[in-house]
Amino acid sequence: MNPVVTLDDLQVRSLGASTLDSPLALYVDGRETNEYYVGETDRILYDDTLELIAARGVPMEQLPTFEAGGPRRKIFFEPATTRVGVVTCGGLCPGLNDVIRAIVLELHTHYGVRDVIGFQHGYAGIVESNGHDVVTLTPEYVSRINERGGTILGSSRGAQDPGLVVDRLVELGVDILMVIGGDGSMRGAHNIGAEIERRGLTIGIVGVPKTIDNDIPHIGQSFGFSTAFAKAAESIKAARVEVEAAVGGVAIVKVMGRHAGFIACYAALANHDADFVLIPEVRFSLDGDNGLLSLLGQRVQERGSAVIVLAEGAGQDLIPASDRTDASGNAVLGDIAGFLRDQITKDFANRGQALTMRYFNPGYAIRSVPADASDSVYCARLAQTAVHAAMAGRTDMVVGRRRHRFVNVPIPFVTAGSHSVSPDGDLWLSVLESTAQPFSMA
Ligand SMILES: Nc1ncnc2c1ncn2[C@@H]1O[C@H](COP(=O)(O)OP(=O)(O)OP(=O)(O)O)[C@@H](O)[C@H]1O
Ligand SMILES: O=P(O)(O)OC[C@H]1O[C@](O)(CO)[C@@H](O)[C@@H]1O
Repeated sequence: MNPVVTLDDLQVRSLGASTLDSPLALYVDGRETNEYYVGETDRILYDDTLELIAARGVPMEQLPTFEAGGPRRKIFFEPATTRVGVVTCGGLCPGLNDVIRAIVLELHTHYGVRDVIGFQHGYAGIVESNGHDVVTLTPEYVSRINERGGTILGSSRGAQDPGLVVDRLVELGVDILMVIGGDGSMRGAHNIGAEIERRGLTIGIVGVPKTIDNDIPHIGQSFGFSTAFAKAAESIKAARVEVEAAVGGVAIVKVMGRHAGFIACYAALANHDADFVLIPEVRFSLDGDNGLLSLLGQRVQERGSAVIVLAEGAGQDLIPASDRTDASGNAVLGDIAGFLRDQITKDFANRGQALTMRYFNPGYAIRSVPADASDSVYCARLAQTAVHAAMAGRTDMVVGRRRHRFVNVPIPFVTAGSHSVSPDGDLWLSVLESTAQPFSMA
């Protein structure tokens, strides 16, 4: 297997040849190298799952291969004259401010880029007619923002015309747009990139993927997820305390997770206080011997109490589908927690079993906290990787960490599918299989 691959193999778009000397030496895996496109690639990273992959008949050539993240010996943008814009879009997530801070500091300290601006309230803030001022991001301005949750730039959902976004980037002289957002934001970034290409402009678009749901494929664990599930575990612990003090105590702890139950699963595993974990990936029924109601009744009878951890997207097939969408077109989920509370209350009453119902909905409290120490470091490293890629002229890509390696991933890979909990524990294959026709972007 040849670890050296070309940019074409990696499918990372570049704005043009990098010709300027970088202020940083190029190191890949700790050794200096002259190769631009050195591949410690995902083909290599998949080595230890090769047998499994072969068993499923996935040819090696079809496995994704990504460019190693890191500084390049030659860069595309002249630091002294480069203007960088930063925007945060979608729902909050621990670590957004860490990423903003590290982008500014990396640009300033290692590349000498002095001109960094922030757009307020997502893509809406780029389009001038929405009336949001831009913010000048200096090292002083961002120095302690990591201590606060949320994003100092604000965020938003809702469609913006890519043509108007590009008009404003041109008007402001932005050379690189760094987008911190989820899958929707990355679809938006790809469209903006396409409009830039159509006009023949050299504006780079580089993303740092964000989601507390941890459901973006090919990037490894998303930043803030670890902080989020640790915070969720606190609510589960509180629920345990409440139900144990009550007669017939049952608690439902609802956590976020539209399509993926990672927060629910990891928070439940963190300290074993949960009796039932309901996630979108696993269907469950209410009735019958193996239905939730019967099992819950038995559990409370045997142990005196029970805690249910509920991902918001679980059990949607049990309730009428909502036809509502949010401003970005994401489906608004039905109220599974309210439905379960009603059903459990009725069922316990029918059987004459004592019940004290407690309901915890910590969703916003979980995602609005600052990143913990481990996530903070991760955010900083992702941001640095994104800056290296952007200064080298890469575009239409996001950064990720696959099995301890930082990589540059073309946006279409992360928007083509989603990453979800594999109930069989077959994580690698679930990532592969969830990606819709996948590994060639031709
Ligand atoms: N399919 C799409 N094409 C273009 N732009 C999109 C698309 N989907 C979403 N966007 C834009 O990206 C921004 C954020 O999208 P969205 O609200 O879906 O959040 P997200 O980035 O997916 O984050 P979260 O994980 O919190 O939902 C919005 O301004 C939205 O209009
Ligand atoms: O209330 P908001 O801001 O629309 O966000 C809610 C959604 O955002 C997420 O946190 C991320 O997609 C989901 O888990 C959740 O459903």
